[in-house]
Amino acid sequence: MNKDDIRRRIKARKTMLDAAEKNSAAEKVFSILEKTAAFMLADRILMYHSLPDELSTHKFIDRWASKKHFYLPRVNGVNLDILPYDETRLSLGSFQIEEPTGDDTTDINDIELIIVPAVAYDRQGNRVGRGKGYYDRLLTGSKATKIGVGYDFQLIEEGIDTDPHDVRMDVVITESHHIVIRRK
Ligand SMILES: Nc1nc2c(c(=O)[nH]1)N(C=O)[C@@H](CNc1ccc(C(=O)N[C@@H](CCC(=O)O)C(=O)O)cc1)CN2
Ligand SMILES: Nc1ncnc2c1ncn2[C@@H]1O[C@H](COP(=O)(O)OP(=O)(O)OP(=O)(O)O)[C@@H](O)[C@H]1O
Repeated sequence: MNKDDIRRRIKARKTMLDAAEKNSAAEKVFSILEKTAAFMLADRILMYHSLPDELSTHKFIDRWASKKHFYLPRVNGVNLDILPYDETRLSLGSFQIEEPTGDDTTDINDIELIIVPAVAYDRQGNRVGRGKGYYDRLLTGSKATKIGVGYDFQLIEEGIDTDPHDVRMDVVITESHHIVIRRK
């Protein structure tokens, strides 16, 4: 399925979610994530600070922020900078996302695990984002484990049409699916 069709379909489906469904989905997904070896073994983790239309990371970040070193992306032109998460040092950046302030940018190579947001995934680990290429560019240069999270309906069973620059996930987790992608 092509990326623009997927973006339209997922956008429509998201308008049908109520608050209880959003909460329950986030709890299920992050309770699966917490039990993965990748999460348990990682200390430096790049999270995302969720927008209202994304699987919420807020409770999960609160729960773990004192036990792991969390980082968040900050938009810098066409690229993403990576800075440590500190709940007292956030400000609204581009696209109305809360981003870290300050100048403590961190090398992406120091990150062990990346929790990736997306519009959709497929079972091969392919991913559709918001169409600006930020995560594709970031992930190209990283050896970290990449775990995509989302709602069940964000898993596209018929597959996603891919571009050469797309970077695949190692794992995809939704409420009812925990997919580990095998590399050739
Ligand atoms: N929570 C979160 N943080 C993130 C991302 C993300 O997808 N989610 N990003 C992932 O790249 C980067 C920021 N990039 C973004 C790019 C577009 C939009 C967005 O809201 N786009 C609108 C279209 C509006 C427009 O074109 O101006 C949309 O998708 O409806 C948000 C973030 C870094 N931080
Ligand atoms: N590694 C890269 N280097 C340069 N440009 C890139 C790279 N990856 C993606 N782009 C550009 O970014 C734009 C958006 O790509 P695409 O539609 O695949 O984004 P996406 O799947 O929504 O992912 P993202 O979440 O990263 O925005 C395209 O024009 C593409 O050429």
